[in-house]
This record gives sequence, structure tokens and C-alpha cells, in this order.
Amino acid sequence: MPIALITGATSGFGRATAYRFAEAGWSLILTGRRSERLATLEAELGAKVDVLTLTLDVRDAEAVKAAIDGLDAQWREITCLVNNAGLALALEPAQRVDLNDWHTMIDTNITGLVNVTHAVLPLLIATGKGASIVNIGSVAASNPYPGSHVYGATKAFVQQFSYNLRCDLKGSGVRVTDVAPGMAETEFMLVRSKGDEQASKRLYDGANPLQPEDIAAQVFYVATLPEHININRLEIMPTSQSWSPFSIERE
Ligand SMILES: NC(=O)C1=CN([C@@H]2O[C@H](COP(=O)(O)OP(=O)(O)OC[C@H]3O[C@@H](n4cnc5c(N)ncnc54)[C@H](OP(=O)(O)O)[C@@H]3O)[C@@H](O)[C@H]2O)C=CC1
Ligand SMILES: O=CCS(=O)(=O)O
Repeated sequence: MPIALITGATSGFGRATAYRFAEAGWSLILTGRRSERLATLEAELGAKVDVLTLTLDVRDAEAVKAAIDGLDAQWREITCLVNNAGLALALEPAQRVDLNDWHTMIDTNITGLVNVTHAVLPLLIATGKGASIVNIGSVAASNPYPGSHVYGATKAFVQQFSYNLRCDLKGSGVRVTDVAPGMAETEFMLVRSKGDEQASKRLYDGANPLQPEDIAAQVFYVATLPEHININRLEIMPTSQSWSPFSIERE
């Protein structure tokens, strides 16, 4: 069975993606920082498919490299890497943000994604045709909005990194896709608001947001297309979400 490695599998899109791939019988390497949630996933999915869990902070380049280099032969033939681990922090405007929040987003969404990609690339190239990298970007990559500051900028990095990878991977058979969701109901807002359950509820209530399974279905779709097809970017919003006019400040 093909193997998918999913970062940030302990919640939201990552967890739903693990379930989607398991449904199709894929073997799974699941990572995240919360070991107890990984253990639960292993218990839930392990009866159906082969599951290997790795407790990993994607920001730690050495730990990421050691974990990937240490994979047993049976886990090395990775067909799909889903770079999903990520977060937004700070709802305040740029001029009031704690600098640590900016660093955490850059360290996770950019450096973490790069750490995992660098470690797994040789294995994907060895797999060759049909292999893919699915990077979870965001509509925030190309749509500015107040309070997005560094978050949207990290996702713009994800988009351009995905395109640039395609150039270098030409001829390897490895595909790269930037899956860019809009508003989706996960723990995303709980993390962004630093645990404010009411803020999270307010955002999603009545908005009919995307659900984690909606994105999992798209990730599975792009990763299982015939090997000659590469979706470069897939942007998905809930029907309830659209754009606002430019904001004008008047004297
Ligand atoms: N929900 C939304 O509206 C949207 C989300 N996205 C993106 O989707 C991705 C998944 O988010 P979503 O499912 O919504 O949010 P969740 O908060 O539900 O899930 C985030 C996942 O990322 C993991 N993670 C966070 N930091 C680290 C880290 N340093 N090392 C390893 N794992 C980490 C978390 O695991 P753990 O805490 O166990 O480490 C968790 O499994 C993110 O990249 C996010 O930016 C994009 C567009 C829309
Ligand atoms: O990436 C998250 C989607 S949004 O909150 O920026 O619309």
C-alpha cells in the first residue's frame, strides 16, 4: 500500500486527511506534538491500516531529519507528503502584535514546512512517478485582510515555494500542489485567539464554514490523480465567504 506522511495530524485538516487516506487503505506516518492524540489516532486507525506515529515539532530541523533518516525500510517509500502543520496567531493589527507571535508563525509555517520538505524529498524522489507533495497554504496568501500580516505572508511563501519546487523537481515525477483553503472550522481560531472559545464560536456560527473533511477530500483528490496530472494550486472557500470592497479612509 502507498504511504502518506501527514504533519499536524492531531487536529483539523491533518486528522481528517489521515482518515481519508486510511479509508483508501494507505499506510500512514502521522506527526504532531501532542503524543496522546497521536496515540488515539493510532488506536483508531491502526486496526484498519499500518500507522506509524512520530511526535515531532516541525520547527526542530534536527529532530525532523533524525526522525525521517531513522525510518525503517518499510516506511521509506513515501508516496505523498502532506505539509499541513501550521497556525495563525494574533488577531491584533501589526502595530500591536507581540513579536514572538510573528516568529512562531514564521518558524512553523515556513521553517517547519521547509524542514520537513528537505528531509522527505529524497524519499519522494526515490518513489518517483505518482509521488506528491501537498502543501496546505491559504486564501490569505493572495488576499490581504486586516490582522493577516505575517500569517498571510507565510502562506504566500508556501504558494511560491510550491511553484518553485515544481521547477526543480521537473523530470523526477514528483508533483507539488498548494491547497489553499478559506475559512474552515477546526481548532485554527482557538489557537489564533489563544484559547478564546467564544471567539472561535462567533467566527463559525451561522457561517456554514468548510469542514476538515472537505479539505481532506481535496488533498486525497490531488494526490491520487493519474501521475501525469499536477494541480498547481487549488483554492477552496465556503460558499458563504467572498471578498469585500477596498477600504478607504476619508478625511
Ligand atoms: N482552518 C482554517 O480556516 C484554515 C487553515 N489553514 C491551514 O491549515 C493547516 C491546518 O490547520 P487547521 O487544521 O485549520 O488547524 P488545527 O489547529 O486544527 O490543526 C493544526 C495542526 O498543526 C499542528 N502543529 C501546529 N504547530 C506545530 C508544530 N510546531 N509542530 C508540529 N505540528 C504542529 C497541530 O498539532 P500539535 O498541536 O499536536 O503539534 C495540529 O495538528 C495550517 O497550516 C493552517 O494554517 C489554511 C486555510 C484555512
Ligand atoms: O488560513 C486561514 C483562512 S483565513 O482565516 O485567512 O480566511
